[in-house]
Amino acid sequence: MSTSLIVENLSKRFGSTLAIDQASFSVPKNSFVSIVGPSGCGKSTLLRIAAGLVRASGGRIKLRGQEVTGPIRDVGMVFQSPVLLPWRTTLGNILFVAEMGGLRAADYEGRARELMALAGLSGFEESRPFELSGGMQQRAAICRAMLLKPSLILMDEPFGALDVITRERMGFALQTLWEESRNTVLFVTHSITEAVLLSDIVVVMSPRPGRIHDIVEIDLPRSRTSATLRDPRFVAFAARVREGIEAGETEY
Ligand SMILES: Nc1ncnc2c1ncn2[C@@H]1O[C@H](COP(=O)(O)OP(=O)(O)OP(=O)(O)O)[C@@H](O)[C@H]1O
Repeated sequence: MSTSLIVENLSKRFGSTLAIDQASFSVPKNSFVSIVGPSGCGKSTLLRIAAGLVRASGGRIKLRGQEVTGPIRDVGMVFQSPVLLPWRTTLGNILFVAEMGGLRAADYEGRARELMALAGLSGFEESRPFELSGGMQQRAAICRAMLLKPSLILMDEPFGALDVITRERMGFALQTLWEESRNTVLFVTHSITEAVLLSDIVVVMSPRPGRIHDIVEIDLPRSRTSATLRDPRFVAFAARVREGIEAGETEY
């Protein structure tokens, strides 16, 4: 499998704070990779460096063989807060990325409607964001990030603001969307269950300065369902990720 993104000996210093220390891992093309780790271990900073919004202090991130040195265009981003434009309809928000890219929105309307259907948003095409629940807004933001089939999607704790039950449903909705698009995804989460359920690979980071503590390949068959959560192999993967996080914590 070819590699889409390579993180090579990446370090980031903010003044006297070493946020990331010599992190290395790779993200295979068309795979779903999660980063888990305690608060402050540099997960968001790593995503910002991957998007070209922040410069590394040492090492590098390469996207399709090219070192990222400035903002990259061919990327979809999903943040904790869905940041939809309140005056636009939900469909209009999803199509906005096409317009921003100088493309004809009409050419993407069919795909936008398909993504909305997969995300359980059929019937809400003409609704404004304030008429949607938080989970629905975030599903719309994910559809928007996937619309143009970017070579990389970065997601920073996209379900962090949602309640536990909605969050679990969102995980399955994201899986459905991802299986349709097979975008390369780098996903940051605090949830071990979410990381193991969604990912091909889970990267476990230790507390600040963020170091890679473990890289766990999750070779559970897809599509994963709520039964997967009870599969002993799932439970063993989740335990290994938890051990990685806790082992890192005892170092401090
Ligand atoms: N612009 C900045 N200036 C100074 N320090 C920063 C800046 N951005 C991040 N940091 C510091 O770098 C460290 C890593 O921050 P980052 O937000 O990447 O962590 P995180 O793992 O995403 O945390 P959380 O899980 O709480 O979102 C923190 O100690 C933070 O205070």
